[in-house]
Amino acid sequence: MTVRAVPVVVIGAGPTGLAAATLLGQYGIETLVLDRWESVYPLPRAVHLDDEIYRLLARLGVAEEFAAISRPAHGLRLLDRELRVLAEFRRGADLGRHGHPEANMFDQPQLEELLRANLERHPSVTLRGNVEITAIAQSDGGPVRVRLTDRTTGETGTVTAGYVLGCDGANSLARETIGATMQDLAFTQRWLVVDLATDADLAQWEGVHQVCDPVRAATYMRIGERRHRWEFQLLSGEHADDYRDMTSLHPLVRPWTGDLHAEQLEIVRTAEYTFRAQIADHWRKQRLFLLGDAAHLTPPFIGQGMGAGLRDAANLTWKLAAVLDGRLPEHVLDSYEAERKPHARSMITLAKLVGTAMTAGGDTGSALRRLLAPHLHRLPGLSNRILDSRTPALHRSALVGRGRLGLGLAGRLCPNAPLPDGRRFDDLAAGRYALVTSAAVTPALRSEVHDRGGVLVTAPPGTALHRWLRRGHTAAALVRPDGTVQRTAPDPKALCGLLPHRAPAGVSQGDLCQGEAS
Ligand SMILES: O=C(O)/C=C/c1cccc(O)c1
Repeated sequence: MTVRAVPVVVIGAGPTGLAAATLLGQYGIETLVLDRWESVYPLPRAVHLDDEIYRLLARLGVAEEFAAISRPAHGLRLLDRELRVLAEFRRGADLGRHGHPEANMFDQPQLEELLRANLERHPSVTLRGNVEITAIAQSDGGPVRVRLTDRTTGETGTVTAGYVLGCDGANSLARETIGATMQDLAFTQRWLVVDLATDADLAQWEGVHQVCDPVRAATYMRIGERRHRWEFQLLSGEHADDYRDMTSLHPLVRPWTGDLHAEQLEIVRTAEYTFRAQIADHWRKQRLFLLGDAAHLTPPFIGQGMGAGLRDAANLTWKLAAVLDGRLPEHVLDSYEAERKPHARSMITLAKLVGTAMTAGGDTGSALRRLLAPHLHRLPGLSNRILDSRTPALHRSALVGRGRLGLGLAGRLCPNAPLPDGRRFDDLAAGRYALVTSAAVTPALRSEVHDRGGVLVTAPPGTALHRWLRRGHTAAALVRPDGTVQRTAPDPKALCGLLPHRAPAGVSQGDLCQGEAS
């Protein structure tokens, strides 16, 4: 097998790997994606993404296609075992802070199909399926060598890569290679996941139903025109095999399917999952990075598993592109783990909290839930994520700076706000650095931002961005290509110098992957 050397190899063509490869393709970085399967893995898995992730899908170029295969959901309800509402957290279907509905249901294989089709628009990216990665090796400072075997012909070969992104899932070889271990965050539960299809109208509230029941907690949500997802906590001694047909499943789903006969319900998939909370102790060694399930695993109770991997991809790829182009120094790549790990950990903690609220405490727990549910919005973390659907700010790093008054807007996403000309912020920023300011702008500042490959976004009074800056007690914000605020300042001129320079002549991605292919 003859294989060439490439600047970046992405291992794994799930949503994380496909997102990473698409973003690298948008920067024109030559990228090889390697996957075990020839085509999309057909079984349903993730079913929900939020408006931050929808915004990222728009950046990938698939917002319209995603709208056609998804349905906005109304939010999250905590219910007691009689399905009485204990608490409700509404999500807007209108275009909020990020310009998209706040909760969206979909079928993962359909999303992967459209991400794969979209990848073909990027000539610098090649996707190669049906290959088994057998070894990954890196010597100090040198390129990474990826050994692979064609699963059909048995032919073997080696790819030499400047950087490798390990998007290779929970049983990651990339993780093993860098000697990382998963830290257990103390949550393990066995659940039955059931996907059914029906032409009948179940006439249920179209959001996520979380049944709090220490005996058998459950989740229900409609995920498509005909498709519905249930999850049931398995009792000790029970297995998915006990629920392979509609006769055994019917008693579980009847609270939602009511008078429907078993014949009106078609089983798409039943599977047993062990929900875990884990995070890798380190996410990088030299030129090899971990992303997605290779770096973190979360219970699904706030629907944030897949989104975490896409956030990883968005965080790392623009930095990698800038390093490969010589616009940023290599050490900024350490900011990937510094920023993403605490964020992933805090989302996992929140998922655990919801899971525990659903399952803990016996009858006393149920009584407590009834008492406490109306006050849940007062819990820190819950109030941000569950109530107003914001995720935490990124921690301080080489690329998230602290201003005089603390972090302020830094580390938060700039809203994808409407602009006076009818476009939105992301249309204008388009994957570049943006300097957003409500202060007066000189032609010299404008041309310096432009010369450095960035875009200047003015925020006149009365606009959403003006209000956002004012709430953040600042007049200027430097927004990174992934939409995160790097730093704020009262004077935009103070931020301009932080924009990376264009690549100096002679420095190119090729310099980082000199090595022979075999
Ligand atoms: O908080 C939300 O809007 C959605 C939560 C969610 C989504 C999917 C699956 C879940 O168990 C929860």
